[in-house]
Amino acid sequence: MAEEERHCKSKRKEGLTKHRMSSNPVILQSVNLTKYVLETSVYPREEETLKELRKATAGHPWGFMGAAPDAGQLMTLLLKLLNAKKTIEVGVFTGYSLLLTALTIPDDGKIIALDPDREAYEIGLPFIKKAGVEHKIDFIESPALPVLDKLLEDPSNKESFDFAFVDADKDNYWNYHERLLKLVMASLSAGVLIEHHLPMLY
Ligand SMILES: C[S@@+](CC[C@H](N)C(=O)[O-])C[C@H]1O[C@@H](n2cnc3c(N)ncnc32)[C@H](O)[C@@H]1O
Repeated sequence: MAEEERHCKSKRKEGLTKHRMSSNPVILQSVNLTKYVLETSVYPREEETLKELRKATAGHPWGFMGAAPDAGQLMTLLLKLLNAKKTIEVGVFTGYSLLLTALTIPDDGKIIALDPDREAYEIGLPFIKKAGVEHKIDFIESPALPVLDKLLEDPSNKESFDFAFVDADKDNYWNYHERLLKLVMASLSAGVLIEHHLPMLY
């Protein structure tokens, strides 16, 4: 199957998964309760450029793929607890999780961000620039696997990342898992690997 075709197939699958997620709340089993939590706790804490990026993404035909702000705030908490400085993200889309990571890590922190879809990244880029965090981001327009393999060829990259976030094509999660485990620090207190929506595989 051609790479582009595979990419589209993965996007359609992503869409179905997210649609199921949004119509079937998993943790809070009530739409009204979810709305209440978002309005009283999550949105008031959401940084302004993140809010703007989320609203710009809502107009995109695949806008539902954007990371949810409540999940984002949990991720911010983990990044802070770890004092994460060097991170890697697989699956950027318009960059909600990327921007929140860039806002959270220190000024000299670095994020390697991998996605074959530059067009979507460019929707979020003005908000990344407005937030003044573009210098922390190395966006690589590519499917993630070859880049992860390339990173692993250099021994200095092994166990050098504090944090990895995967939110991409589910068929490759095991491949990402194997490689990222080698790139993220071995100690549980030093490194975290998060695989978004992993349970939806089963
Ligand atoms: C659910 S979206 C990511 C959402 C994003 N984390 C956010 O905060 O809005 C999934 C992304 O995975 C990307 N993707 C699909 N196949 C990929 C691959 N092989 N390598 C890297 N990214 C891929 C898609 O282009 C899409 O942008």
